[in-house]
Amino acid sequence: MQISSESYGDSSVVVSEMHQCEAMLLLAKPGIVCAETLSAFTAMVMASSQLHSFVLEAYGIICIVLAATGAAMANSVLESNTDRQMVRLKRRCRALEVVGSVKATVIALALISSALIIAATFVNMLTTTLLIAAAATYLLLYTSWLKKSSCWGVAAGAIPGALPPLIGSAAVTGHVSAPSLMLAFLIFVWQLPHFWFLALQHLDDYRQATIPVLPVTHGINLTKALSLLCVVLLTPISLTFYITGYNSVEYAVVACIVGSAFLVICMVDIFRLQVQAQAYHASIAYLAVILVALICDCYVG
Ligand code: HEM
Ligand SMILES: CC(C)=CCC/C(C)=C/CC/C(C)=C/COP(=O)(O)OP(=O)(O)O
Repeated sequence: MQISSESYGDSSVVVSEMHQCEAMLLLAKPGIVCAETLSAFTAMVMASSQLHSFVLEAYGIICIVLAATGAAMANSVLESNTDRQMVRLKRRCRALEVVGSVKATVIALALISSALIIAATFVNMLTTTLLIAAAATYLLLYTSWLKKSSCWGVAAGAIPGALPPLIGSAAVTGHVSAPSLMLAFLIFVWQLPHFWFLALQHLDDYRQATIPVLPVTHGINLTKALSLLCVVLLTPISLTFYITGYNSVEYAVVACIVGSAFLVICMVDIFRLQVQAQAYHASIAYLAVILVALICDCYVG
């Protein structure tokens, strides 16, 4: 970086800064952070639609974004050795070289600490505790231990993935609401096929990095069968919001349509010899539609 700025003058400084920003963004996994934030926001809207909670909502969102970004960056540092062996993660490894492990670690810790300080000072202790639980289960239980030692590590990764709705609810109400628990359960189940579709697609990568994902340890057919089972379960789970009276029949219709569409796409993709990207992309689209439907239903209903 320094060489380029000395050799090419001021304009190259801008270029190197751009590289740093892009690299930081890659390490921070913005797609996952956005989805996590949307799931927390959905729970906030469902827990309390009163205007006076706007400030707590804002603090809650800030805490989730900071903690999830910090956790993602820390994960990128902790996993650099295995990431280096995966074709899918070439750009992330390059990003870590550009930023540097020490700087990335300092930024990650600063982001997580800021989230905890803001939560403890301006929100409440339940939110702070849940944020600590999310960061600890992601970085210690999943990243540093179970991801590399068991194919069921995905269930450990699904814990921090499912916690943001609880964090959102805790931030605006001070407690964990029933709809936030239902949403956390929906996301927990959703994550399994979401990850297995990706693992099926990048099987050679995971084998090369010796990460024991389900299709590597128990075969492709069992993975496909369990993924399909989870996708089938998603529609009844998503309907619990309607059955328990939290959401309208219009929401229930949307949940049935999007659940059926997801299932059809998965079946088409799964019965191919080699799973392609459709089921994985459909998983992201499915969750996005369900979350937006829940939010719209709360505002309209
Ligand atoms: C067990 C838990 C989970 C695992 C193992 C997992 C794994 C992954 C992986 C490996 C990717 C690919 C990232 C990349 O290509 O850089 C991904 C992408 C994604 N995941 Fe997950 N995920 C999990 C949970 C979640 C949760 C809880 C959410 C949201 C609430 C989520 C939302 C997304 C989104 C939106 C993307 C696309 C990101 C992008 O393309 O930038 N994931 N996930
Ligand atoms: C509020 C807070 C601290 C939330 C943390 C939640 C969080 C970032 C959850 C991510 C879930 C997850 C296991 C993602 C990717 O897996 P991976 O790391 O195995 O993906 P990779 O193969 O791309 O590294």
